[in-house]
Formats: sequence, structure tokens, C-alpha cells
Amino acid sequence: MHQYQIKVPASSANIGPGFDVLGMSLEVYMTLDVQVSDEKGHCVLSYEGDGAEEVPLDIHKNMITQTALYVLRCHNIHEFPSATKIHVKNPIPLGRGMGSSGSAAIAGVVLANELAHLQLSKLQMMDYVLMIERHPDNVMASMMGGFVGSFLRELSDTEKEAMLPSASDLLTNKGFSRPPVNMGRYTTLPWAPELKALVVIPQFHLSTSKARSVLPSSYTKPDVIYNLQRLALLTTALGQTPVNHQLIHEVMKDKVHQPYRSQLIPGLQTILAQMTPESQPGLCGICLSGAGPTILSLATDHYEEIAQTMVNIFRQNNVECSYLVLSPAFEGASVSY
Ligand SMILES: Nc1ncnc2c1ncn2[C@@H]1O[C@H](COP(=O)(O)OP(=O)(O)OP(=O)(O)O)[C@@H](O)[C@H]1O
Ligand SMILES: N[C@@H](CCO)C(=O)O
Repeated sequence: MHQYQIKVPASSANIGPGFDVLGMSLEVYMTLDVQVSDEKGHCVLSYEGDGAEEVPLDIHKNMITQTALYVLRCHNIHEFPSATKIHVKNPIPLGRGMGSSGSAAIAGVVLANELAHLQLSKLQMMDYVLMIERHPDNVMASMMGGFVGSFLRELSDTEKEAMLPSASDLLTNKGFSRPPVNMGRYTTLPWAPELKALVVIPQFHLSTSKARSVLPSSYTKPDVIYNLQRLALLTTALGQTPVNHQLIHEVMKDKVHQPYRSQLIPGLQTILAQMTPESQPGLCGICLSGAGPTILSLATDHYEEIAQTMVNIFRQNNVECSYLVLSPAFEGASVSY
């Protein structure tokens, strides 16, 4: 019997102005305990944790195993090895802006890499992940670990054609194509050890597709410049010691996605407008985590007080929340044998 554990962290994307560019991994881990034996049998999937009531256990319908099957198909393998048992433990809340779908896609690709002994590097695995999650911010941070900036290289016309089947068609085997090679580029950015991420997680779900559907198809020049100016400073400001709370607060502001998404997240506008380093000691910046509804704040202390202020504002808007204080998961996705 061969057994191992796959571990994939959650993530927060955008960090304010870095829409589809910046991401940080968060030390909340989905794990897959995998057992493969030589006996005859089927692949059995079991699941506990967030989403247990809604996540399908049919391997052709579950996003983790669907992703693994897609990668196997790309290597001319059409089913899991017999007698594969996969137990998923998932503490990452689904559809809340903490990268649950990205972590599931990574878990699936790493699973295929192990099951078929493909020996792909993390960057090679990212090509498959990016066929499923088409923006790199969450997944690059979750796979590589830490605070990460990333982009997709420009593709040739032939490579663009390979991207034509939708992620959902690839997962359900209605369409097929192999990913372009070396699609994602990234760099790990500095992170000041004093900084922690406080995530305030509302109880309601917001799908990324819905939160993307409210965004405009074009932006004004002043709004683009506003974000670019802040993004340039943010990538350095989060690595500086001593931490400059006021600077971080200013450079985590955004005009590209948050103003449009606030209609979907009661309380977001008030939190962004009212909470500053002056009103909340220890607070640096505040932004939407990924597509929301979770709010990410970066702070150096007084986490309880900062969280409580946000929880109260959400409560005034009839939204209940939980919260976590987390560091970046610097190792990223890993396998232990
Ligand atoms: N562990 C999992 N197992 C199976 N499917 C999952 C798992 N995690 C997420 N998913 C799928 O991904 C969907 C949520 O993805 P979505 O992109 O809407 O939100 P998110 O990834 O949590 O947020 P964001 O991308 O803003 O950080 C779930 O509804 C489910 O279909
Ligand atoms: N950059 C993405 C992250 C969510 O997956 C967005 O904000 O839509």
C-alpha cells in the first residue's frame, strides 16, 4: 500500500489594487489523505469540513477528482488506479473569497501528479491549474506560498485556441485540450514578519462568477492610474520594517473592483470608509479578499478589536461573521509521504 498526504493552503487575492495580479497564501490547509493499493476496486472519495453537505462525492462530479482526471487524460490515462481512497479534510470556506476553488484545482493537479508519477514541477503543474482557474492570483500564491505577484504570458493564436474549451467543459470531459506550456509567471514578494492577515468571513456565499459579472468592461484613465500607482508601492510597502501603517492603508485602496462589488456585500462600503489606522490602532490596510464577501485586513496588533469593529458593522447590516488571524503559508502546496 502506498499512502501520502497532499496539503494545499487557502489564499486571498487582489490585496486591494492588484486585481487578478496579487495573492497571498493563508495558513488554513485543505488536506487529501491518499491510499493506493494493488487490489482491485474503485476510487472512493470521502469528505469532511466546509461544504460537506454540498460537495459531490462522485469522482466525475467533484472538482478535485475532475481536475485530477483532466490532468490524467492529458497524459493518455483515462481512469484512477484501482483501489484509490481519497479522504478530503477541508476547513477553507467555499465561495467566500478565500480561494477554495483554486485550492481544490491545485489539490486535483497534485493528486494526478502523484497518482501517475508524472514528476511535474510546481510551475508545470500550474499550466493545468490555470486551465481550470483562469486568473493566476489565488492559485499562484496557494501553490508557491507567501505573497506573490503573477501574470499570464501572452499566448500565440494556436495557444489561445487551446484555451477555448471552458473550465467547466474540461472538468466534465465535454471538451478537451492540453494547456499551453509555461503559461504562468510569478515572483515572490517580501513580507514583513510583523504583518498578520485578519480575515472576517461573512456567513453568506458569493460566487466568483457573480462577483465578476458586476464589473465594467472598461475603466477610465484616472481609475487605472489610481490603481497602478498604489499597486507599485504596495508590493514594496508590505515588506518594509518598521511597518508604515498609514502608507499601507492608502496603497491598499482600489477603484477597479471593490466599488462595483459593494452592492453585493452589505457593510463593505462602511468598513472601507470608516476604518483607518487612526481609528483602529494596529490596523494597516483593508480590502475585499478575492471576490468577497470575506474582508482582509492587514494589521500588526489589536486583532480582536479590529475584528470586533468589522463584525459589528456587518451585524448592523444583518450579516453574521466569524474571523481568523493568519500568517502567510510560506511553503505553499506540499506532499508528505
Ligand atoms: N474542496 C472542494 N471540493 C470540491 N469543490 C470545491 C471545493 N472547494 C471549492 N469548490 C468549488 O468551487 C466553488 C467556489 O468557487 P468560487 O470561485 O465561487 O469561490 P472561492 O474560490 O471560494 O472564492 P475566491 O475565488 O473569491 O477566493 C464551490 O461552489 C465548489 O463548486
Ligand atoms: N481576482 C479574482 C479573485 C477571485 O477568484 C477576482 O477578484 O475576481
